[in-house]
Amino acid sequence: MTSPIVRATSRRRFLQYLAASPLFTSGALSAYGNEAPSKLPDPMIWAPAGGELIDKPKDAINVFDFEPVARKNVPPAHFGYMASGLDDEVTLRANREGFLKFQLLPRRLNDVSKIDTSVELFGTKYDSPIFVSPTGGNQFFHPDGEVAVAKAARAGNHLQMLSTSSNYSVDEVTKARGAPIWFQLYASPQWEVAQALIKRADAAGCPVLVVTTDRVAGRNQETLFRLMRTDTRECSACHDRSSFAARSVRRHNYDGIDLSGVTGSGESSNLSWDTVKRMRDVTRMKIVLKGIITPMDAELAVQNGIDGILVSNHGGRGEDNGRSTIDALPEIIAAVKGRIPVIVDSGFRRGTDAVKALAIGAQAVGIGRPYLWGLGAFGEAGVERVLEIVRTETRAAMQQCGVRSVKELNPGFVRRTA
Ligand SMILES: Cc1cc2nc3c(=O)[nH]c(=O)nc-3n(C[C@H](O)[C@H](O)[C@H](O)COP(=O)(O)O)c2cc1C
Ligand SMILES: O=C(O)C(=O)c1ccccc1
Repeated sequence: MTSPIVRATSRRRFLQYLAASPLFTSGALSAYGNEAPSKLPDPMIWAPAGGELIDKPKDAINVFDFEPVARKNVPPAHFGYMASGLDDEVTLRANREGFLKFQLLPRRLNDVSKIDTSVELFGTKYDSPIFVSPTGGNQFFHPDGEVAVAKAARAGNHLQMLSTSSNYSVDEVTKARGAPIWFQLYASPQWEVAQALIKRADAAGCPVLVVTTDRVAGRNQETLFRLMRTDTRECSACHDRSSFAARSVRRHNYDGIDLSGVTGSGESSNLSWDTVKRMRDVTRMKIVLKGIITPMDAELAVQNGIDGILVSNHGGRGEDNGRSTIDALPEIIAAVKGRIPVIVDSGFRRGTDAVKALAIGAQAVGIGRPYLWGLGAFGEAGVERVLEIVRTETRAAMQQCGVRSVKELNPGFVRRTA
């Protein structure tokens, strides 16, 4: 373990390094400006740097320790794809800063020597309320990609969601996880493609279809685009140039569909409540809408027979100048009134972050980038350690609050200050 003095020194050195780096001087990461972070340290400059990089997963003190190691290992454009928010990255920062508005109200003198951190979602029990949010292209970070993530999720019995844009197929990942996974759907603008993917997920035994609703336009991922300028590799092996829909269908081994004429990118601008109704008609899988961020849409989801909501702003990658998900959560919980489960992601890094959301009323909490840092840093072992850290912190935060199960958490354990 590094001493606090070494950490402080290395952090100062890293700040100096960043200030001098082309990242700052070229205006990349512009939202962070050339000044020291305000309230919360930026995730990119929180962990020790340089000589203090951890060299094995077990040395990590928190999940941020994996980020600079991933940054060192992963080619710049691939790192930029992961780290990027969009535009000024206001939503990205809001996700972390949002947690500061909520304070814990712990209760004392409850025996918490034995606690149960498990949750049940649609009849399946998971040992932890932390789930793996879907992220595309995990081989950009490690050759074992989503299979490594699945094995790590299996070790802690976490729910895993698999992206439409994964590098491994839904069958391969289900096998590695050793239990059914949830399939995230990017509904292609072509209904036949969406339908083919739904059938594929159904056949792979996925109990839940997670329909992503918050990516309907192109986006300006500035951090990605700037890091691409420093990354001159010929990258066609990682970036299959065929259409998004064709890639997705091929990846999940669906060979029963004619792909000629299938074009377009992942953004389906034509996605509507009608599309979701059509999905409802062709599958028995539960449908969870990912990207709901207002109580109005939460109410519409219930009215449209949706089975669950994943409150998300896509980790600050949907639209800029949005609010944090922890900010949106109380209104959404109030609108849903327990009629369907509500789960949440975006910006969760600490056990206390998770406990705040669980107390407000979410049934589970997803993480995205932290497990990708683990993957990029050390492959499967890195993901496993990231999940272990978040699990351990969540367990400790529950104990400190005086609760013995996730069900015992309620809004009385958290206070909104702003
Ligand atoms: C590199 C990357 C790729 C992602 N790919 C997808 C995707 O394919 N489908 C999707 O619904 N969400 C995707 N997301 C969003 C995540 O599911 C999740 O909402 C987000 O990462 C949570 O925020 P966090 O990274 O701050 O934990 C992606 C996020 C990242 C960082
Ligand atoms: O980058 C993303 O956030 C994302 O959702 C995505 C979309 C298409 C392919 C891979 C990931």
